[in-house]
Amino acid sequence: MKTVLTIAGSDCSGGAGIQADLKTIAAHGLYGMSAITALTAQNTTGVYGISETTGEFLASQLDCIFQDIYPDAVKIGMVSSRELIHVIAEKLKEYKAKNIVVDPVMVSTSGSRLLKDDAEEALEECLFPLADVITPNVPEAEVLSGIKIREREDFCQAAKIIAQKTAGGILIKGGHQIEDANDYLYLKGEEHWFSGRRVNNPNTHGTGCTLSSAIASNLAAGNSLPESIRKAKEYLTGALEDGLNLGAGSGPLNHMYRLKDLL
Ligand SMILES: Nc1ncnc2c1ncn2[C@@H]1O[C@H](COP(=O)(O)OP(=O)(O)O)[C@@H](O)[C@H]1O
Ligand SMILES: Cc1ncc(COP(=O)(O)O)c(N)n1
Repeated sequence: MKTVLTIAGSDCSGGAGIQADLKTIAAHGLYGMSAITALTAQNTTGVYGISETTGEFLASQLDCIFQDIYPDAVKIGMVSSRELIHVIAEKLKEYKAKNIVVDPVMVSTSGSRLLKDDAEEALEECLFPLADVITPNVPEAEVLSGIKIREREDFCQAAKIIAQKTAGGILIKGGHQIEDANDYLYLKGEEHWFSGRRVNNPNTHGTGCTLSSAIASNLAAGNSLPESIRKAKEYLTGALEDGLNLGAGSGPLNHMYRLKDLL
């Protein structure tokens, strides 16, 4: 069985972070493992607390995983501090990790900052060079490139600037656009657009986590990067279209929508 590791924060309400990743990996029929960077106290209405793990303990989790069940792909989500980013980069190099998806989580859907100021630079310097693909949303791509993204051409221009930091692909997600949900991949000088059906559902807690772990799952299964993104987007759109409505705020997706017939 193919295996996928997620290195991310825990969302106790189950909609984003580690919990969304493990549900996504399981829904793809793969074996999921997790190294937790932080506990968060959050729900659909907001993030109310963050308790980070130590660098030493994160290193220990990664040693346990890589020395026993080697992952076929690795997804990295919320890593809020410089120290933890350095630990991850060192361990990924030490164990020659492959199929690395970096989701540069900066701000939650509910508006809370999930990355300390000094960590942004470390993310770009230490993790981007190791990534097979990085998956910023539009606001994150604006921060990383320093330009505003409004028109189609802006996606390309921003990606080219971010590409100076990585040899992998740059997937700029269009979920924050008003009219459509098209995502843009810049990969080794080539452009790919992935057109998405915009779903009229305000419950989008965890869409970014779900997409990146679905991409990692598809890479682990042996798909090319563009094919992995196409399949991941199809999975995500279905989970959103299912119309689950939990909690008082922006609710989670239904990861098990393809299994409904079993019940
Ligand atoms: N309302 C929506 N309808 C369809 N797809 C969406 C919608 N909102 C987000 N997406 C898709 O979800 C994925 C994650 O995008 P986005 O929400 O922009 O990321 P993040 O959670 O990091 O902010 C992308 O593939 C995006 O196109
Ligand atoms: C632990 C954790 N990781 C990531 C996110 C971002 O997810 P989203 O932007 O979909 O709220 C989150 N809210 N919590």
